[in-house]
Amino acid sequence: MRVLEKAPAKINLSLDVLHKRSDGYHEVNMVMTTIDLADRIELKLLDENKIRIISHNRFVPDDDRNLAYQAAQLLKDRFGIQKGVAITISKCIPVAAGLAGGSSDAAATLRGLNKLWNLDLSLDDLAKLGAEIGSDVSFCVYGGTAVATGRGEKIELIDPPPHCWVVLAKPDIGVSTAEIYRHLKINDIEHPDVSGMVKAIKDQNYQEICAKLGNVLESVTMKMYPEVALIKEQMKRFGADAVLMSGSGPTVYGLVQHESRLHRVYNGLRGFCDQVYAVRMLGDRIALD
Ligand SMILES: C[C@](O)(CO)[C@H](O)COP(=O)(O)OP(=O)(O)OC[C@H]1O[C@@H](n2ccc(N)nc2=O)[C@H](O)[C@@H]1O
Ligand SMILES: Nc1ncnc2c1ncn2[C@@H]1O[C@H](COP(=O)(O)OP(=O)(O)OP(=O)(O)O)[C@@H](O)[C@H]1O
Repeated sequence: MRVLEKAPAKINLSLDVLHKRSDGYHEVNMVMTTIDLADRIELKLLDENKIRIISHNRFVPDDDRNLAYQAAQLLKDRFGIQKGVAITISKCIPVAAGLAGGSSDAAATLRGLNKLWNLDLSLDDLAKLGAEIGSDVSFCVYGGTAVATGRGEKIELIDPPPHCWVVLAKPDIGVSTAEIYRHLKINDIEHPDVSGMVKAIKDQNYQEICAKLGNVLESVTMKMYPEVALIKEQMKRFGADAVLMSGSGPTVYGLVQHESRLHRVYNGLRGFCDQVYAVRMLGDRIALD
């Protein structure tokens, strides 16, 4: 028996940090949404009681460092499962990019094993388990569009934003999320208008969504990696409606409403950057079928 799951990437439309917590994490207030750029996860029952990761991407670990492995191990431990699984990850989301690729693989593994091992857990149960793996995993369990608080694991699902295109450009560097949070100066933060973003989405007001894009980690990553600022400038110059770095970076995305302009932005960026994608905003939550 086998189960296939799609693992979509996320972008942060708004990312604010409120304070540093005593457990070392940062209290965040963010709006996230899934986009139509996804890894594919295939889960197959194994005869032996083992977790095997198969991936042909050299940046993706094939052992217990893999977040999909950790998701399977967590379910095995928590529910005393004596079965094995082969997890094949077909990677399309760039690695260490600020797009939650590993987190989404873990979330898809939780959803898929729930079916393969007949666990009968709800998305809420899976999201709670996901938080034990990483801060972005809970959101990725639901997908769609959400306000995330706490360290990112408290999820309030909201309506999707209006349809538009998202052009993504990833400079040829990987960024450590922990390092970016470490360099954030809490007292120097210019807070984005997160509730304004939520209202703009509720009103389906595309112009206002563009106006409210903001990410407090952007200036931190840009200072360390000037190529991020360069790509942002180029994306604006080629005509994206609004441009922001996602998560801790280094991927920069631009929102584009009209398809006629999409090609100019996409082709323009291709001259600067190897990894450029043009996808649709997804925004709708994932169903447990
Ligand atoms: C930047 C974002 O991607 C925005 O969506 C997330 O905040 C990061 O989510 P993530 O990659 O799933 O993060 P985790 O794997 O939980 O944590 C990685 C490291 O980032 C830092 N971290 C993460 C989340 C958070 N709210 N505060 C933090 O300070 C911690 O040093 C942590 O050790
Ligand atoms: N399934 C996976 N896919 C990709 N990377 C993984 C996976 N599992 C573990 N990793 C490790 O996690 C690191 C971060 O990769 P990932 O692509 O998840 O980062 P990210 O997109 O910046 O995440 P986030 O936006 O949640 O901070 C990689 O360098 C890799 O070693």
